[in-house]
Amino acid sequence: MINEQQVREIIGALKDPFLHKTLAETEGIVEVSIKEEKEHVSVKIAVAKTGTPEQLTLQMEIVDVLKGAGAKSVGIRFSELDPSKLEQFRGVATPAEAQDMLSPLNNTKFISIASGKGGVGKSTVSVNLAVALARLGKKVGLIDADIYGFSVPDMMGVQTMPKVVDDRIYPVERFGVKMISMGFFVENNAPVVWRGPMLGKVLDQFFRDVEWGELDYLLLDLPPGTGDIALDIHQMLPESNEIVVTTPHPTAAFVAARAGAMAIKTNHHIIGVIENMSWFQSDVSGQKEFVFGKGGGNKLAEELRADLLGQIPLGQPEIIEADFAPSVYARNHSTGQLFIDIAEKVIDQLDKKDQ
Ligand SMILES: Nc1ncnc2c1ncn2[C@@H]1O[C@H](COP(=O)(O)OP(=O)(O)OP(=O)(O)O)[C@@H](O)[C@H]1O
Repeated sequence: MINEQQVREIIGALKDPFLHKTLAETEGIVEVSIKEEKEHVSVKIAVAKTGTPEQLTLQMEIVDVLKGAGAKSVGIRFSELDPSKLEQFRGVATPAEAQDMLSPLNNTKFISIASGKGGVGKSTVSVNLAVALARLGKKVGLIDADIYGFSVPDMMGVQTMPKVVDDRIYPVERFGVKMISMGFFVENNAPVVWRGPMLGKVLDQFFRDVEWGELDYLLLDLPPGTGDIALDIHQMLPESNEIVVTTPHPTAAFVAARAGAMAIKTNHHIIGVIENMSWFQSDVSGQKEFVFGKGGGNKLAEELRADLLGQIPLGQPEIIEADFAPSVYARNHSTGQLFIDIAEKVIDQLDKKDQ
C-alpha cells in the first residue's frame, strides 16, 4: 500500500486545470489520509475554481493515478485555493483559459439519484423530478448515466437523437428538460461494457462536449446498486447532492443505506430520500394498501440523517397518445403534484445550503 509521501508525489505532479501549475507548486494538496486496512486513500485538493467540468477531469486523473499505484478506493474533496495564493499565480491564464473559468456549468447544482438495487423506480423519480423542476421554471438538464439500464429516452417518449454540430452535442429537449443518455451512443440497444478510463471519457464527454447552455440543476440518473460500476461513477462525478430512492420494505431500505454510505464515502452530500411504490389506492375499498410494506423511507432517512422528501404511490401516468411519454405524470395528476412538492423541497434545501 502506498504511503502519504508517495501519494503527495504522485498527485503533486498533476496540474491545477486553471493555473496550469502542478499541485505541488500551488500547494494544492491540503490533506492526505490513508486507511491501510481498507487500502483507501482520501485526499483534499485545493484548486483555483471548484464545481467545474475541469475539476471532474482532474478528479478522474487522481483516481486513475492512485488506483494505478495500488489504492483500492479513493475519496476526493475539493476546496478553492486561498485567494492570496491565487493572486500569486494570476496573470498566467490565457484568454482561452479565462473563458474556461466562465464555463456555463459553473453555477449549476448537480443532483444525483441513486438506489440500493434495480427496479425501485430510480429512473422514474429522476425523470419526474427533472420535469417538476422545469415546471417550476428552472433550467434543468438530465444525464441518464445508468450505463447498463438506460431507460430515460423511452420513459420520456423521446423519438429523436441529439444533434451533433462541429463536434458539439446538442441535448434532446422534452418537457423543458435537456436530456442526454448512454442509450443515444450505443447501437441497437447493445449492452455496454465500459469501465474505468473508457467510462470516465464518456462521462467527461457528457459534461464537456454537450451544449447544455446555462442550467440551474443537472440531474444524474446513476446506475443502481453498490457494485463496481456505481462506485466508479460516484468517484468520477463532481461533488453532487444525492437523493436515494427506496421502496417501503425495510429490507429494501437496508440495501439502500449501503448506497447512501457509498455516496458519503465518495464525498457526495445526501439531501434526502424518496420512497417509491409506497402504497396502492384501492378503487374497491378506497383504502391505501401497503403492498410493499411500510416505513422503509423513514428508516432510511433516519439512518442517513436526511429528510424524507416524499412518498410516491403505485400507479401509472395517464397515457396520452398524441404526446406519448409512458413514465411522465401530468402536472395535474396527483403524483405529478407530489413531484412538484418534492422539487420545491429540493430547491429550498439547496438554496439554504448556499447561504
Ligand atoms: N410509482 C410507481 N407506480 C407504478 N409503477 C412504477 C412506479 N415507479 C416505477 N414503476 C415501474 O417500475 C419499473 C422500474 O422502474 P424504474 O425503471 O424507474 O426503476 P429503476 O430503479 O430505475 O430501475 P433500474 O435501475 O433497474 O433501471 C418500471 O416499469 C416503472 O414504470
